[in-house]
Order: sequence, then structure tokens, then C-alpha cells
Amino acid sequence: MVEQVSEQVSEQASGRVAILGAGNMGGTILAGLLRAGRGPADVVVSARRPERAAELRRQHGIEVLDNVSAAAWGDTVLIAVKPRDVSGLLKEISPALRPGTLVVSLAAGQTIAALESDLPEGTPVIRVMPNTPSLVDQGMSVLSPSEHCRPEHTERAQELLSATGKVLQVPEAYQDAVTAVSGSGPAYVFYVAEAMIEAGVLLGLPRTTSTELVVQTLFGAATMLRQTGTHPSILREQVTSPGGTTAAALRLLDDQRVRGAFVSAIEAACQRSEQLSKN
Ligand SMILES: NC(=O)C1=CN([C@@H]2O[C@H](COP(=O)(O)OP(=O)(O)OC[C@H]3O[C@@H](n4cnc5c(N)ncnc54)[C@H](O)[C@@H]3O)[C@@H](O)[C@H]2O)C=CC1
Ligand SMILES: O=C(O)[C@@H]1CCC=N1
Repeated sequence: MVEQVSEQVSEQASGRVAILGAGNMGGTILAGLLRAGRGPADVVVSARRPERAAELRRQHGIEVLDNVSAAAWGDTVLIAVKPRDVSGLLKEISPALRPGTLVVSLAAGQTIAALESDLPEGTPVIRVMPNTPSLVDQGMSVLSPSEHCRPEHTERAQELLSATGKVLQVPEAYQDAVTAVSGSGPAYVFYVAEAMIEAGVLLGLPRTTSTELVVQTLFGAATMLRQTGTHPSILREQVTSPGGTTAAALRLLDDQRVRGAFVSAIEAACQRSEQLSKN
């Protein structure tokens, strides 16, 4: 059902790209596209605040336009504003879109049907859930094309998003779960990192030392998962010596129902994504 599409490809089939909303995600994708070799003349952004527009021009040497001019210019228009701002933005740009313009939305909980209802009939739309590790080209972007998308539209979005990491395609019905697992996922890892660093400090380690130990441990563990393809239970067993320190720690985590708390937390994120789609 889930199809792996591509990883770290970056040639420019997606034409001119207009990014509407240059916050965390919009700014991250913009920087990734430029890092991947896209010329500043092929990308524009829109920004509401003049200071942010000036900063983007200075930092990246790109054109910063208003929403309508950017949307009229782009072959692909990437929507990177907060979910509550999406509908108003689409209504604003809708009259300016040229036929065949591809609209790619990064907004959590905004369904393809809701996006289409604010766009001209037949507009190809792709719903995407990215995540912030795109900032270091290790993102996970998961896309679902609308029925108006032709294969070349999906390829365009894949090409665009693969500049900043992995890309998968899933049926739209999976998007709330995807949002809960990989969209919000980096926050869970940072939360664990914070807790481990504070624990090291509590045990008397200098903060810088504790931070270095934790960051390298998380990086090493993630790299092992990726490179060995071994199930996490087996990797955890390999660390857990009989009667040893890890078994003592894991017993406490089980007593405190930490695994169950993670499952419930990710379920809550999924439910919140479903709620957002009803607003
Ligand atoms: N931050 C994250 O980890 C992820 C965010 N997303 C989605 O990405 C979208 C953007 O999120 P963030 O970048 O975190 O938010 P953000 O608040 O950092 O960025 C949104 C940007 O849009 C601008 N903006 C708002 N209304 C606008 C308008 N009408 N025209 C032009 N610009 C406008 C804001 O000034 C701001 O710069 C959201 O829909 C979110 O659900 C998806 C996956 C991960
Ligand atoms: O917290 C949020 O709603 C967004 C979507 C996934 C990550 N950040």
C-alpha cells in the first residue's frame, strides 16, 4: 500500500516554485531547494512582514512577492501557512492561478477535498506532511495526490520534496496517522533528548558533556536502526545485559507505563489532526 518513491534526488522538473508562507516549514523547504542547486531565479516566496521579506532577499537573493503575484508566477505553488490561514489564502490566490498550476499543501489536517473547495475546478492538488529534519536534508515527506493529478504532477512534488530528504506516497486516509508519527515525531525525540540531558545533569555531569553524550547516542541509535534494518526490540536486547543497568532502567520505564504513554500521545496527535480537518 505504501510506496517508496525517492530519496535525495534533485533535478528541476518542477519548474517555477512559489512558496506562500516563509515560516519554519516554508523557510526550510526554500533553503533546501537552494542547497540542492535550484537557482534563486526559479523560486519566489511570499512573506507578510516587510522585515521577513528583507531578510529572505538578503539571505537567499530571491524575489519576495505578494501572495497573488507569487501564485500567478509559479508552476508549482507550495502552501506553507498555518492550517487556520489556508482557506483564506487559497481564496485570495485562486483567481490568479494559471490552468494546470500544481498546488502542494503542507498544512496539517487540511484534506484534499477542503483544499479543492477553495480552488478552481480541476486544480491538481497534493497534500503533503513534511517534518523539520528537512532543515538538515533528513526530512520525511509523505504525499497524497488528488484525483486531478497526473503522474507528472506527483513526480514534480516528489522532485521538489526529495531535495530535503525521503519522500513516500500514501493514500490520503493515512495522513492523520502520518502527521502523528513523522510530522510531530521530531518533537517526541527532542522531548526524550531533553529528559536524558536533564538526567545527566541531575547525576552531576556538566551540561555540555551530558548534551554531547545524548546527541551522539540518539544519532548513533538512529543510524543503527537505519543501517542494520534490525528490529528495535533486538537492538534493545543487545544493550540489555542480564541483571545489568539497562534492565533496571527499562523495568522502571515499564512500571511507569512510558510505552503506553507514547502510544496514547501519538493517538492524541492523530485525533487532533482529524479534528483540524473538520474545522
Ligand atoms: N512545523 C512543523 O514541524 C510542521 C509544520 N507543518 C505544517 O506547515 C505549515 C506551516 O507551519 P510552520 O512553518 O510551523 O508555521 P510558521 O508559523 O512558522 O509559518 C507560517 C508562516 O506563514 C506566514 N503567513 C501566515 N498567513 C499568511 C498569509 N496569508 N500569506 C502569507 N504568509 C502568511 C506567517 O507569517 C509565517 O511566516 C502548517 O500548516 C503546519 O501544519 C507540517 C509538518 C511539520
Ligand atoms: O504541530 C503541528 O500541528 C504541526 C503538524 C506536524 C508538526 N507540526
